[in-house]
Amino acid sequence: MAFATSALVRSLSTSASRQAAIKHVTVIGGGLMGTGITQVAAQSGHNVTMCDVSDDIVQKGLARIQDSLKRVVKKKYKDDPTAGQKFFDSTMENIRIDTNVERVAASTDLVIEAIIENLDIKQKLFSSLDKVAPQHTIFASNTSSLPIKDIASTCERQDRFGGLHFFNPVPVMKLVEVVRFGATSNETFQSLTDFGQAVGKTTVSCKDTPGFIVNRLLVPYMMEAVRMLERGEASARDIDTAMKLGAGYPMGPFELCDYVGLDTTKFIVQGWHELDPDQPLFKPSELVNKLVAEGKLGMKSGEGFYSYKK
Ligand SMILES: C[C@H](O)CC(=O)SCCNC(=O)CCNC(=O)[C@H](O)C(C)(C)COP(=O)(O)OP(=O)(O)OC[C@H]1O[C@@H](n2cnc3c(N)ncnc32)[C@H](O)[C@@H]1OP(=O)(O)O
Ligand SMILES: NC(=O)c1ccc[n+]([C@@H]2O[C@H](COP(=O)([O-])OP(=O)(O)OC[C@H]3O[C@@H](n4cnc5c(N)ncnc54)[C@H](O)[C@@H]3O)[C@@H](O)[C@H]2O)c1
Repeated sequence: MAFATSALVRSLSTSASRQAAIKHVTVIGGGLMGTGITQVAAQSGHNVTMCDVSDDIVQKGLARIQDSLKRVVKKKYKDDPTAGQKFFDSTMENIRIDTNVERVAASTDLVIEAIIENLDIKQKLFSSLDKVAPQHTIFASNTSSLPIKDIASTCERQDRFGGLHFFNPVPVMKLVEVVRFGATSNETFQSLTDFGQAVGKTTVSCKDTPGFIVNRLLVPYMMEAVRMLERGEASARDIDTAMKLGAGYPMGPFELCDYVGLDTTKFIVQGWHELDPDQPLFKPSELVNKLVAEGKLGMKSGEGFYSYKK
């Protein structure tokens, strides 16, 4: 028993010292995912700087965080509005916004990238950050589908690179996939796992395979629903109703495509198709490509398979 207790204390203090190392987090991308990751990191006491390409975007991102945080406060502090206001204020005090990623990364412990799902752009970003970030800084990508190994390939710090895959909406979804590739060190993997747990999520680990666990199963399902629609077998509304009421999913596949973003869905499928052109599950959809070309990206643009215009 004494051994078990001292082992527990040792393991807690090791874990605490690893977590203590990650005090300042830089989140790059102030869109759907970047705002959610910023929020949960700030809620759990980290100092976070959220970066994007323009003032307008980071300001809009900040407003989205405030709206989402109000929902969390309403639920968590329904009987104690004073404590709720304190939680709201202290969380917002932990957040900074910026448009100069190099400046921010020069003094950060962890960079989490949540920008557009494009390998070239992600590689360029990390390559420039690698030159300015301190030695100890860990880099992580929130990519949905791209190999972490490829994103890391332009960086020297291969051992301090991994995947941290959050789910949308980040404040609500309880999972983070922690992804390691061949070069990711055990310390980095452990720090990323500790960080995922420190922000209140359950972590699962996964090798660097296309789509990790969730998307490798979920995206082919969503695309199969789109192919059913394209074949004229059922309407989007009926397929959604069927999967919600018949399979117990909180959203039907078309609602989920709109929620994730049709651009992101398209990039995921396109990337996998290029890796494995003979795999029918990864076949791109003309309908999704058409909607994206028309600027119908789902909820975030006001229209996708459904219209969200008020
Ligand atoms: C592609 C990527 O790589 C990977 C992915 O992310 S795949 C996508 C994964 N996500 C999913 O599958 C989401 C599926 N959908 C759902 O779970 C639910 O529809 C949903 C949680 C989004 C919304 O739930 P729903 O009951 O329809 O709506 P709503 O009542 O507004 O929200 C439920 C609760 O979540 C809270 N909530 C919803 N969105 C929120 C947000 N952005 N911030 C804070 N709280 C939020 C609400 O306040 C509400 O709290 P309550 O239960 O105390 O009232
Ligand atoms: N949407 C989802 O459900 C979901 C879930 C998990 C993971 N992801 C992944 O997270 C990432 C972001 O997805 P999202 O849905 O938040 O996209 P989004 O389109 O909502 O936001 C992306 C943001 O990145 C910004 N950006 C683009 N290039 C940049 C750069 N060089 N520097 C700084 N900011 C830049 C854009 O201005 C935009 O605000 C993608 O890799 C996506 O695959 C998405």
